[in-house]
Amino acid sequence: MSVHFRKLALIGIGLIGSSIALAARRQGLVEVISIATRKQETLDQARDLELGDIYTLDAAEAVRGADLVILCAPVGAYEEIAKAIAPALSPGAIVSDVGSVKAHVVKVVAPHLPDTVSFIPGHPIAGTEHSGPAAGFAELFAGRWCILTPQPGASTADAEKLAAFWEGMGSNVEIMEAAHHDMVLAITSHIPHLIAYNIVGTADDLESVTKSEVIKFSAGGFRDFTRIAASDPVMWRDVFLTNRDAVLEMLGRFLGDLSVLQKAVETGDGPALESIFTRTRAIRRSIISAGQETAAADFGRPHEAPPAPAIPFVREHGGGDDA
Ligand SMILES: NC(=O)c1ccc[n+]([C@@H]2O[C@H](COP(=O)([O-])OP(=O)(O)OC[C@H]3O[C@@H](n4cnc5c(N)ncnc54)[C@H](O)[C@@H]3O)[C@@H](O)[C@H]2O)c1
Ligand SMILES: O=C(O)C(=O)C[C@]1(C(=O)O)C=C[C@@H](O)C=C1
Repeated sequence: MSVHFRKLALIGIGLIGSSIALAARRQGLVEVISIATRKQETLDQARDLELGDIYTLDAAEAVRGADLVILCAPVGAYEEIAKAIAPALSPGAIVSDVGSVKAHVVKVVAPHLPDTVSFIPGHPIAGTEHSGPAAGFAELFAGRWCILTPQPGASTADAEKLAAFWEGMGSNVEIMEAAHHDMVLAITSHIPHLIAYNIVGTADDLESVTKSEVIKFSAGGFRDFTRIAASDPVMWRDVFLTNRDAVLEMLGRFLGDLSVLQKAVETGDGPALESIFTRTRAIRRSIISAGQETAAADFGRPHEAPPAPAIPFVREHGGGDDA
């Protein structure tokens, strides 16, 4: 399906917003890109990077006349943004987002939207630990999943059009219920981030191991944790505040399994340890053979099996400065 939007409005222009701007422009999916953000400094940065055509601090002004609006701010800001843009939305527009949680987004955004628009929340399962407008790159979504959660009132044609937009940027699209999305992402993304934040904090607190030893010897597994633990604090604060139930459910299971491992270590139960590690190795191998491991996730490091992107993207750089 060929897809073309007349005016794309991006509310928030950090890693994800700027990557959409670059990818949509490069793939010819939009005519005009209007960008709204909260701070003048970020807006100026976006203008210097030539990410769009219209720049404003007024989200309502940005969405006026837009046929596609994508919220790209931390989810904690969504309700305020939804209230601000609602009166200015054009009838027939598609309103979407990229937030890492979905049920909360539906709960705080849907009540404010007029029923003349199609509300189709989304979530690209792609990112890095960098943030801000300079961190974006056009290839971020290539070969990665984007989950869409169309809401009642959104037409099938609009859902297909939004899916084609993401496919145009190289993504594979899956439709899902918002609550199910939150369960899946709690275990595949939110808990791993919580673990990374925790282990790096624990290492930093150790008295018997010096900070320089932590830095010096963190070439392997710990280094991977430090990358994840460098992710944006505001974005992740909002994820844990807004996906509380699913995170607590998965955290309970995780802690139960961790205590099984603790017991096996305590009792020197070799067969139990080996059996668990054999099972997890097989999972890693099946992820690799399914082509889920991408260059974006392993930024700048060799990786085993890069998937063939849906479109021939070339990765050019490894993310800008955090903003
Ligand atoms: N970083 C990732 O790996 C990743 C991946 C997928 C989805 N997401 C989701 O994408 C969204 C954006 O994340 P990001 O990584 O691009 O963050 P980011 O920090 O790089 O950018 C967020 C942007 O939102 C702006 N902003 C904040 N409050 C605002 C407001 N009230 N009005 C307008 N703009 C506002 C900020 O100024 C900034 O430009 C989040 O909801 C996050 O959950 C992030
Ligand atoms: O690769 C990373 O840096 C990410 O953390 C990306 C990641 C993830 O957990 O996979 C982070 C948050 C998102 O909502 C989607 C993707």
